[in-house]
Amino acid sequence: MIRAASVAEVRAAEAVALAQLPEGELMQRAAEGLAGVAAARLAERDGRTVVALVGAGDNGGDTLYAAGLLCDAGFACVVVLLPDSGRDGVHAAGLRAAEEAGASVVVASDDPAAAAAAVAEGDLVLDGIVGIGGRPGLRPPAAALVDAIADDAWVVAVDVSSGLDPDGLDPDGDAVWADETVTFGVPKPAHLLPPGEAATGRLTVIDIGLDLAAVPAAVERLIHDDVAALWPVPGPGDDKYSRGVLGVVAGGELYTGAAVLAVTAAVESGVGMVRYVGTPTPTGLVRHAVPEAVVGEGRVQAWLIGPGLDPEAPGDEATAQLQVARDALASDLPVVVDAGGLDLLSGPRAAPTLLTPHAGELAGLLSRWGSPVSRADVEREPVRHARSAAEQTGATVLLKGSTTIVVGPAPEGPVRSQADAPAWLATAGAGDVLAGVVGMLLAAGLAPLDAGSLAALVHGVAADRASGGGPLRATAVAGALRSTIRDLLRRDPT
Ligand SMILES: NC(=O)C1=CN([C@@H]2O[C@H](COP(=O)(O)OP(=O)(O)OC[C@H]3O[C@@H](n4cnc5c(N)ncnc54)[C@H](OP(=O)(O)O)[C@@H]3O)[C@@H](O)[C@H]2O)[C@@H](O)CC1
Ligand SMILES: Nc1ncnc2c1ncn2[C@@H]1O[C@H](COP(=O)(O)OP(=O)(O)O)[C@@H](O)[C@H]1O
Repeated sequence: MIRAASVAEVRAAEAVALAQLPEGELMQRAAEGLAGVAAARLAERDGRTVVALVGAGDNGGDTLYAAGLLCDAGFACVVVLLPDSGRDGVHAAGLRAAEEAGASVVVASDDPAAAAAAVAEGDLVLDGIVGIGGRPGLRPPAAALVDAIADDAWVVAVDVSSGLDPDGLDPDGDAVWADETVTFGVPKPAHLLPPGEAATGRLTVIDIGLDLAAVPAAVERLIHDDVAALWPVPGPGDDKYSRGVLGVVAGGELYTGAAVLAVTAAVESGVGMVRYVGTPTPTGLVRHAVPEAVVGEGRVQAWLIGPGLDPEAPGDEATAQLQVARDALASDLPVVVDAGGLDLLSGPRAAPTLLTPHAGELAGLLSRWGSPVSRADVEREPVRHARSAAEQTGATVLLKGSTTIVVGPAPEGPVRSQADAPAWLATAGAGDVLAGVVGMLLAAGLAPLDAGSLAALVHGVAADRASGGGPLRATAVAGALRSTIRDLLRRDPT
């Protein structure tokens, strides 16, 4: 698992290390790690010229020392100082080290045009404008210099792309768009959350000796090696019931395919049994497409309600189906609530509950529960709105998107963030497949946070494999689940 720590936690760990180590040691370690990565990228790209954009804080200090080390290694280095106060505004010892090693220095406020021209020459640009002390957004002089970076330069953000909120919550303002971020000690939330993740590029973590063992994660991301540890693998004593029976209330006379996709995904991902409850047309389709599914009510370990379900559907059969969904919500069993099922949720449940909305559905849910927001609001601040829904409903919320976010109802709990899928997965029915996988995991006994994030990971990897870089249909994602899970389970994490 990748874990990101909040700025406050990193500062606290840094304070402990600073008290124990000789002065300047942490910064030296950071600069050496940074310079090592930069030198490797320059070698890979046959680059010669390094431009270091340097701000007023310690982030600029790291960058100045790294520039000095890169000069020592034989690269041509230009240091561009951003503070209005020029030389006096930056880390003095770092500047001395860079100059002694042979870096040339340009003070941006003295000659903005010369500074921009120098920036344009960099094969590799170090963004040392601000790090974890930065406020969101780039000030105009910094933005002008960032604009001057050549399109083919390799941009390395030092610790965090300047302009991002390091804690990943405030989406406002422009940021440096890095090809790579070299961060110190531990990832920061901005690296794993939208919109910061896209501006982070490849993430490289440098160990600078901070003691982070007891630091709680603000953001977590499951990786491929976590699947074997979490996935419910049957043992010799298992039977189909002990593995978990999933009740699926999905589909209707309007949206028939959702039922087939959700049931198929549950079966393909290894459920013990599915009991499907639907109206006549989707029932016929499920019988045909998934002969393994058992039609009708019975004892289950968890419910999935909602894919393709129309809460306003007329007729006795639809009314009976909706009643099963309502009974599931009123039960003490774990429930995954997706799509149309979200409209049926009228109050908090005591049993484990996982809501799986996309941004539009989350906006609708929050608005119905008394916090009117738009889809655009949710897309702008996904974590904030997912947390708000989790707090209000007492459920775990999985918010679908290019990065899928999963949060539990406790406000201090970590955010799980998964970004495993290609954009080809943005296709009708893909959410129904995800719902089937999540349901299977809940029926097998996983807690909602693990079930949601593990399903998002496996769904994303299956989509990637089924796509192979080209178009994708949801049926193909469901079809890729079995081999994806098999291969992930075969990985040896040691
Ligand atoms: N933590 C660790 O373990 C270690 C940390 N280390 C390093 O220290 C870094 C943190 O250094 P830091 O605390 O000095 O803050 P930093 O990021 O340089 O920014 C503060 C300065 O930026 C300015 N400023 C703010 N916003 C701005 C904006 N939008 N646009 C422009 N300017 C802006 C602000 O000036 P002000 O606006 O307040 O006048 C202030 O001067 C960290 O990221 C890592 O690289 C390593 O050395 C070793 C281990
Ligand atoms: N740009 C994207 N990149 C990767 N995955 C995406 C992107 N957009 C959506 N997805 C994923 O595709 C699925 C779409 O689900 P959803 O919108 O519920 O579709 P449907 O309701 O038609 O089944 C979700 O798993 C979501 O995380």
